[in-house]
Amino acid sequence: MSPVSNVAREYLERVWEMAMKIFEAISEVLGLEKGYIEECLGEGVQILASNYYPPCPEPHKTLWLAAHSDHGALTFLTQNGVDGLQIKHHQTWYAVHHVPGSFLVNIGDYLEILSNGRYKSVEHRATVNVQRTRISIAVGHGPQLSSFIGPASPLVADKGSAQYGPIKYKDYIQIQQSSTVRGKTALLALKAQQNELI
Ligand SMILES: O=C(O)CCC(=O)C(=O)O
Ligand SMILES: [Fe+2]
Repeated sequence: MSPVSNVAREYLERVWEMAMKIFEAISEVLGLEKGYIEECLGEGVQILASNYYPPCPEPHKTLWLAAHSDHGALTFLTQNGVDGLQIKHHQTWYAVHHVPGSFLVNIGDYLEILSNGRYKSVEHRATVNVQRTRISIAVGHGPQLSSFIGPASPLVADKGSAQYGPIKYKDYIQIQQSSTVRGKTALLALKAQQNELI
C-alpha cells in the first residue's frame, strides 16, 4: 500500500471518530441514547468527494457547483483557504468564509430524516474564483447502503407523525444524485410521499 493511501486511510479514520463524537452529542440533544445514531449507522459508509475549481475569468458564465444538500448525516469539509462555499438560509445565499485549521460541518439529509425534521439539512453550492484555484474535500457519513432509513422510532410518537417515509439508503442516494434534482427536492419528495400516506 502506498504512503498516500495510508494517509488517506488515517484521515478518514480520524474524521470518522470526530463524526461519532458529534453524533453522540446530537443523539443526546434529541433525547436519544448516546450511541443511538452510531448504532443506526452500523458499519456505515464514508463517501469522499474531492472538488477542484480552476480559476475562471468569467464566473458568471459558469455553472459553479449547483445547489444541493448532502445525502449523509454529516459532511466534513476541508478546503485550501480559497473561499467559494455558499449556504442558503431563509431563501438568501450567504458566503461562508474559511477559518484556517478548521473543518466546516454540514448537516445532510439523513440527519434531517433520522431526527424527523428537527435538524435541517443545509442547502449549499460553490462558486469559482477569478484568480485562484479552489480545492475542497468533502467526507460524508451515512448508514450502510442496504439499510432502510427513516425517522428514529423514539421521535415518532405514533406512526402518523413520521415526516419521511422509509427508503433504502442506496435508493435515496440514487434519486438524490440524479441530474434532475436541484436543491433539496429529493428530500421534499420523500416528505410529500409520506404526507400522501398519512
Ligand atoms: O466545494 C465546496 O465547498 C462544497 C463541496 C460540496 O458541497 C460537496 O462536495 O458536496
Ligand atoms: Fe455538498
